[in-house]
Amino acid sequence: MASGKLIVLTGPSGVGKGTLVRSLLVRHPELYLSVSATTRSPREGEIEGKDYYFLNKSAFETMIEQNQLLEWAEYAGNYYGTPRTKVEEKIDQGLIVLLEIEVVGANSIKDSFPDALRIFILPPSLEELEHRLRSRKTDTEEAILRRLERAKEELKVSEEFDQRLVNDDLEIALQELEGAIFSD
Ligand SMILES: Nc1ncnc2c1ncn2[C@@H]1O[C@H](COP(=O)(O)OP(=O)(O)OP(=O)(O)O)[C@@H](O)[C@H]1O
Ligand SMILES: Nc1nc2c(ncn2[C@@H]2O[C@H](COP(=O)(O)O)[C@@H](O)[C@H]2O)c(=O)[nH]1
Repeated sequence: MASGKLIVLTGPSGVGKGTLVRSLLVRHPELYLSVSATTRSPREGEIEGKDYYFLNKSAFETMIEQNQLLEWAEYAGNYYGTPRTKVEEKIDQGLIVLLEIEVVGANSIKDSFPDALRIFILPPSLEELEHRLRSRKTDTEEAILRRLERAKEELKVSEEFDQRLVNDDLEIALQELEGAIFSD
């Protein structure tokens, strides 16, 4: 049977991963985006099973214990993780599967999926990252500062990833991403 591939998009919160992925899916509806599980509370407008599977801490810990997650990490006081079954199923069906996840989990994917292509998205600057986090208006001041602190640590390890691209001009970043995903 044909075997697909796993593409991992990572980078600091607010860099534009979700924005890039949404545009990619419009242009390439054949791509499959994995839906993560999280213990974070839903934001306004977020839909269960579409944006995330929203779980309580105990349900998430059961998934960890039962090895149901391909990777997971703690981020800003909550758990986030990739349910394993669907990803493996779609790759076996020959599809290109996208994960949009934070940096620790993205790094750990190389152990379970050594062939995954791990792409780190960089902001043009820390100032622009802060501006994007603020203009999104989804997080409290405390959450924004927490995410910015974490971003400084995350940016230090960007060179450990297979590819890096700067999301400055969205269209240029999208074209670079398409090049990385559809090469070979
Ligand atoms: N190239 C760009 N130029 C200017 N603004 C951008 C660009 N890409 C994304 N943005 C804006 O930056 C904000 C953050 O983007 P987005 O929510 O996609 O980030 P993210 O990396 O997915 O964050 P998180 O990891 O928290 O989900 C949004 O308001 C989005 O519209
Ligand atoms: N390691 C994982 N990180 C994930 C996963 N799903 C999302 N994320 C990342 O968490 C942060 C915060 O997300 P937010 O929705 O609260 O803004 C962000 O960087 C996401 O990319 C996952 O399954 N595993």
